[in-house]
Amino acid sequence: MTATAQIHLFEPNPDWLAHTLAHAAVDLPETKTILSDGTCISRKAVGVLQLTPPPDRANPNQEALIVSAGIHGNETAPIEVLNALLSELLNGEWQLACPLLLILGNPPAMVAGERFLDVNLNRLFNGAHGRSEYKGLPEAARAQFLEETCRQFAMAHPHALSHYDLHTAIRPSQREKFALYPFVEGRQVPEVQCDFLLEAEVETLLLQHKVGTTFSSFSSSVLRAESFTVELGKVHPFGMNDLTRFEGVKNALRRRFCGEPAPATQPPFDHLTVFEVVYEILNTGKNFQFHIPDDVANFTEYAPGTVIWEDDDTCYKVGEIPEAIVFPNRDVPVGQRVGLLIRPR
Ligand SMILES: O=C(O)CCC(=O)N[C@@H](CCC(=O)O)C(=O)O
Ligand SMILES: [Zn+2]
Repeated sequence: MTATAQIHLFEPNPDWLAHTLAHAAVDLPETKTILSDGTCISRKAVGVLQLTPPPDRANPNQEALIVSAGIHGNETAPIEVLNALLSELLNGEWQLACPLLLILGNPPAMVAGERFLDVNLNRLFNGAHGRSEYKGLPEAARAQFLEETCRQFAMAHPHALSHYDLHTAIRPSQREKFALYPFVEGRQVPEVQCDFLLEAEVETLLLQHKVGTTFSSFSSSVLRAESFTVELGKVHPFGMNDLTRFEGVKNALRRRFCGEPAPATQPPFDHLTVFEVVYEILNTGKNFQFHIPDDVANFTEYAPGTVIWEDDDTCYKVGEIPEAIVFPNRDVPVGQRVGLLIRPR
């Protein structure tokens, strides 16, 4: 069964990742294949697969899932994890219980080993791809396509929808794995999602303070999904990842794909530490100076009074309570995020 499916979908490449890299710049028509157990796999575009279990199969968790990786092309470990999970399914190692959309976000950037080519794909969602400055850019077209594909998936599957957008970070981190929960007015993180993060060995959660233009902000605001950006470690090139560090998320995702019940939380992953974003540092372009060193780790804390950034008009100092930095990156265009300042909740 499985060899036929593999050949039909990814021919002449050995697997989904190889196919995606080999066809990164190509527009392929939608193609479908049915596994011998009745699961339908539709390749909606290069790097985008919609998987539908046969209609008579139970979906015990009554859910639909979107799982994305490679929104940043150089964040390879989560891409390798999704590719390995799909290969297991195609090899008949387990059966799919729930509708699933698997996405490798930016194939041309994956080939180049870069975060992005023209513009950061993860700043183009929630309609930002339509701004005039992004007109004609392939990343804008990809964001629009991904939004539309997710919208159709959400409409076709009126189950509880979750979206996990998997990333790895540029800097080292005092907390290796952490998730960001996009801001939606009045929303609280469901307990079942906290337990899933712990199951995936993600022990830290950051609550965003405003709606953004990330993929997870789009899926939570527009599709009303329970969405998370999940940071799983540090950026490394393909083949250079220690995949043993990603077993937690791999096992947890496989459990959801199979429709198995959630296990009880277990030490040492039994406690989620929650932070909230208190301030988003933007490159103002007005002689903007960022006073955090380039090599500082995520979650490094700064004492009250520390000057974090300044420009012609503003000098931002940490207030009375210490603040920690996440995603420091001075190398971003004017108007974009240079870092997040956070505090424990
Ligand atoms: O390490 C970094 O500086 C960036 C890692 C990364 O790509 N993070 C995401 C977070 C998205 C979110 O805020 O939900 C990003 O910057 O796009
Ligand atoms: Zn990323």
